[in-house]
Amino acid sequence: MAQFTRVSRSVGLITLQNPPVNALSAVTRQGIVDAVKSALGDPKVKSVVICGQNGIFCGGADIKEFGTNITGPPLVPMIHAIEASNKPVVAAIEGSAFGGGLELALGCHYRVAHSKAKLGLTEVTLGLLPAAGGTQRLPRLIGVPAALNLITTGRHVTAAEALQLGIVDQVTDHNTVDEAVKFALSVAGKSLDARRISTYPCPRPSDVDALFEEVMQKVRQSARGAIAPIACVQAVRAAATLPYSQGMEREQELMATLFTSGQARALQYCFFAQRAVGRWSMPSGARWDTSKPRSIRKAAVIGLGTMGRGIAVALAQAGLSVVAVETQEKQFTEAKKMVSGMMERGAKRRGTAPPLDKITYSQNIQAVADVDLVIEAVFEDMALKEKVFQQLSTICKQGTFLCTNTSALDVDHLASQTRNPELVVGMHFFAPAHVMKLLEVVYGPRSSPQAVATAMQLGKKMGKVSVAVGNCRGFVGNRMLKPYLEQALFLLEEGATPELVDGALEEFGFALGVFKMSDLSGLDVGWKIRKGDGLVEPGLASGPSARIRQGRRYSPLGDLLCEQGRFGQKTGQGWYRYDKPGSRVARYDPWLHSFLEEYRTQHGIVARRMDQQEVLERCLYALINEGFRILEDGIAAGPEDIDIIYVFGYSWPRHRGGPMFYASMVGLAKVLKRLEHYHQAHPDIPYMQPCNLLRRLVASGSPPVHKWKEAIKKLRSQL
Ligand SMILES: CC(C)(COP(=O)(O)OP(=O)(O)OC[C@H]1O[C@@H](n2cnc3c(N)ncnc32)[C@H](O)[C@@H]1OP(=O)(O)O)[C@@H](O)C(=O)NCCC(=O)NCCSC(=O)/C=C/CCCCCCCCCCCCC(=O)O
Repeated sequence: MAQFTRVSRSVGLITLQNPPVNALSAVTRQGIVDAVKSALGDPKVKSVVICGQNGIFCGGADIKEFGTNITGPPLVPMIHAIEASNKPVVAAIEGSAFGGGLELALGCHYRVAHSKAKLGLTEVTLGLLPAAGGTQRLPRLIGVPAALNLITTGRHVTAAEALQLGIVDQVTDHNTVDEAVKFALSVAGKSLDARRISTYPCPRPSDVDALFEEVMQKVRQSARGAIAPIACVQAVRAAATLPYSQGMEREQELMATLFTSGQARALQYCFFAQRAVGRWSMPSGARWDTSKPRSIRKAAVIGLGTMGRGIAVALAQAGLSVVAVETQEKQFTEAKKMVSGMMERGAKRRGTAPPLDKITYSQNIQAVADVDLVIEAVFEDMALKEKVFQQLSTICKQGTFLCTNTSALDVDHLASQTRNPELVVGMHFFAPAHVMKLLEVVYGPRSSPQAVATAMQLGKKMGKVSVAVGNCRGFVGNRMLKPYLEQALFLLEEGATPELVDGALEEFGFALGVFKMSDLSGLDVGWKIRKGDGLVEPGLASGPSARIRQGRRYSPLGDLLCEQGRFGQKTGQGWYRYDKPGSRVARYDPWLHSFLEEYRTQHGIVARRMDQQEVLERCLYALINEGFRILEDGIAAGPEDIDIIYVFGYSWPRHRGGPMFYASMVGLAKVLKRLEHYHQAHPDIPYMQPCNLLRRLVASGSPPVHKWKEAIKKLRSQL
């Protein structure tokens, strides 16, 4: 709702009251319409201030209303009525003014913002465009190039930038509403002719066609198949080329297409899923709201390789005191320099001082004796990690949480090396750890709820999206990656090329296809793991048994490349060719293609033509099938956890909502049918055998993704 009061005798104060973010729900919109009517009809009111309660102006349209039958007054006429008012209306912006919230403010005649406020037309991040006049008013106010930048990216701007751009008229460090009321008193009675943005001519760039062509190209490239950024450009183009009323019609037309699109549903699902993963639960029944985290002031990082350095930087940037330990002399000296450099670059970008004094370095593990939490980030080797955990268990003060940054190893086994296994959890960071947003917090059967709550809270403090998952080989992300990678190799054996597979995946929306990604991360990483698992047999043996390991189909292609020293970008050769070691541009490699042909001949494989659909179905459905197994095993609490891990950690295109959401969009029955088809065609690939949970969900009528958790619980109780 919205409340109308009169303050300072002649100022009508309209306060949006819809916690937690004053979203513009039907009731709130009705409240604003009524309050504006009261303010305009009250002869004692000479000017009006609109603000939001609890320190936040407005989080925009109520996203929960989308996809429902929307009732109540529409936003566009409501904002027009405010702009058309003959009494000055001032927006008092505290906290956030996002999406429809900023559009409401743009309908006001003046905007006063608190210095800590953030503003943005964020609709594009939800698969929409600013359809409450934002695409037409913002370019008229700040010019086409700046408006395009804000609208196509949805980026948040600070009050200072908003002032510089001309979005707000005044920035204050004091009470925003008091300042806005003073402002409103000062402009009462003044002409509003020059204050109605919709009446401004849109500044017309000299070569409109060339400008929009260039922007459209850039946006298409970075959108990776997302349609909303493109519609945003088209809407702003309408502002630059058409009168306001026609521009508004175009804005509405474009919005109508986006509003019901699968992409908008996917992006809005991601918005809520990102928040839902914070409300974690464990199979034991422990939950986020009943488990109290301990506050961590001082942390240690053991091992200053690539991961350890990133983790140390992220901890220091979050304001913690950090003890960084590296026992090897050469790595120690190099890491100190690198960590300082990383902090200095980060601070420069943020315009702050680098927190260099937050980190103390040591070559002696005894230096961690008094820390509250340790993150072990030594080489991915169980024997080495075991030793570190045994040491930590005797060195650290009572109650210190011991975390391992492993990407696949058994967290419970490491816990068993310590005196207090309940204090041990996994914190699986993604490289570069100070940049990547995802953190898998891995609990073992003995991890205490407090240890999980503490790691989750620490992740949040470090600016991560943290997801609590159970302990199994590869946890959630890497466990699902395995069948995906395997399928890609099998496709190569059967006749595909890296270019075909990567092309299909990139068209789907991945930033990099599986082979380019593997070249980037290094082929030797997986080789080492496969060697450890006893899967690698050197040499190019022939015959069908050469492609069976441990009773199931196996492709030695990756091993064979590694035997040739082709480790990817770092060696200048992998699945592609690079101009020199370390170069990033993947080029077609004739050697690789001859190698594949020779390999097929040697193994008696006749290459067949395959299309992008088969590539997508086999790679993605194998991955999704494993996702269902993860849900079945209780390793992830719900589909949202898996989807957020994939969107934030594995560059799954956000506008496709994550693998489990995507499966629900494709239709579970179809996914099941195609898995059955591929399993029949390839009975030696167990990953293709449809998971029981998938079968049972289909049998129970394929509930929508937000009902899976409930459905899984019900299915479990029936067992
Ligand atoms: C920065 C925030 C605002 C606050 O952040 P923080 O303090 O960290 O808190 P959160 O945890 O994020 O949020 C707290 C809870 O609030 C929920 N929340 C947040 N924002 C909204 C919202 N806008 N609506 C509903 N709920 C919201 C959030 O989910 C949390 O609850 P829970 O934990 O999930 O339970 C931050 O929250 C934030 O960034 N919010 C989003 C801001 C944003 O992007 N806003 C834009 C919204 S879209 C919009 O405004 C669009 C406007 C254009 C006009 C729309 C017109 C609609 C109808 C048109 C129909 C035309 C088509 C016709 C088709 C046809 O013809 O048929």
